[in-house]
Amino acid sequence: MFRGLSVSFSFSFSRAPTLSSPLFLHRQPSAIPRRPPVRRKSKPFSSSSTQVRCFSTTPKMGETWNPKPTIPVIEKATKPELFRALESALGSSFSGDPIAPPPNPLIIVISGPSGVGKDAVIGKLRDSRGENLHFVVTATSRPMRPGEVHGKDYYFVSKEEFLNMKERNELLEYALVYGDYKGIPKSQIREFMGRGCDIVLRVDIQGAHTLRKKLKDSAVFIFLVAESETKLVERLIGRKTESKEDLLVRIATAREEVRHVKSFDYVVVNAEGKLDEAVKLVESIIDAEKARVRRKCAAI
Ligand SMILES: Nc1ncnc2c1ncn2[C@@H]1O[C@H](COP(=O)(O)OP(=O)(O)OP(=O)(O)O)[C@@H](O)[C@H]1O
Repeated sequence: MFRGLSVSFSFSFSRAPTLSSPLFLHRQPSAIPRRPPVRRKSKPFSSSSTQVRCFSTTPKMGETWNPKPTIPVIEKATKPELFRALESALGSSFSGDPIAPPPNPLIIVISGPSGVGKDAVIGKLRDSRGENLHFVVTATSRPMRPGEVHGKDYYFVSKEEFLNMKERNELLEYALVYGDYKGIPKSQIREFMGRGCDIVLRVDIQGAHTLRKKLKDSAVFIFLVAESETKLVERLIGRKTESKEDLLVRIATAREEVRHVKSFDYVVVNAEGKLDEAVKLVESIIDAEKARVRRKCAAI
């Protein structure tokens, strides 16, 4: 596309004009190029940095005469003039469309031993990411703990109700954890991914294994750990929600679970008193994963 005012035409000479040459400074009002002048013997092209060679070659016998527009002198031209001249030189106008397509919604699987701080991390993530991130509320047959809210922390259902959901194939994954069922309802994932939200799934190690088999690399798997076994035990004791028998089972299980860290994509240390740092790291992982060029779209 040619825009006469901003583009001038010039042709190959045996001697190239300098930036101060009238050819560069003069804008021809018409888009009709003039014939090049007759070749004369003159000095060879100088390599001086003040000289710019940006001409089409003169046509040879039988060739179509197709002169290329030159770019106006940068110091003298206005931004729009330069813009249009560049468009003309490239033969098409610039597009204002986004260069990168919007990222697909991401599924983030957060797992780790009991008491490591999964709920604490996810709670803060939800605060910082707002509606862009949907935490899938797990259905569970375990009794509600003090302070927990039905529909916010878990969907508390009876064992019978849970098994019906499983029969109807409504769960992406389910497991029997410490005598209670926990499962992820598929409908929530579909609904919120459809709205463009990222999805957070909170599962135990067993659940993470099942999800890895189903989702493969279409989801990001993050493993949370405490800085040491001692700190994990202190945290579990401090929560005061488990009986001594429960504590024993959870701690013994945690010992076994940390061995599975290798099957995750990332490990994040949630150190004592450093919850915010752990959340920040999880956020960085999400940001980086959303900027990935290639990722399979999760099929739920
Ligand atoms: N970085 C931290 N520093 C100190 N205390 C923490 C930290 N992170 C979490 N906690 C506390 O540790 C306890 C266990 O955390 P949380 O309930 O989030 O663990 P969880 O991994 O979700 O456990 P479970 O799988 O058994 O439900 C809670 O009392 C929580 O407030």
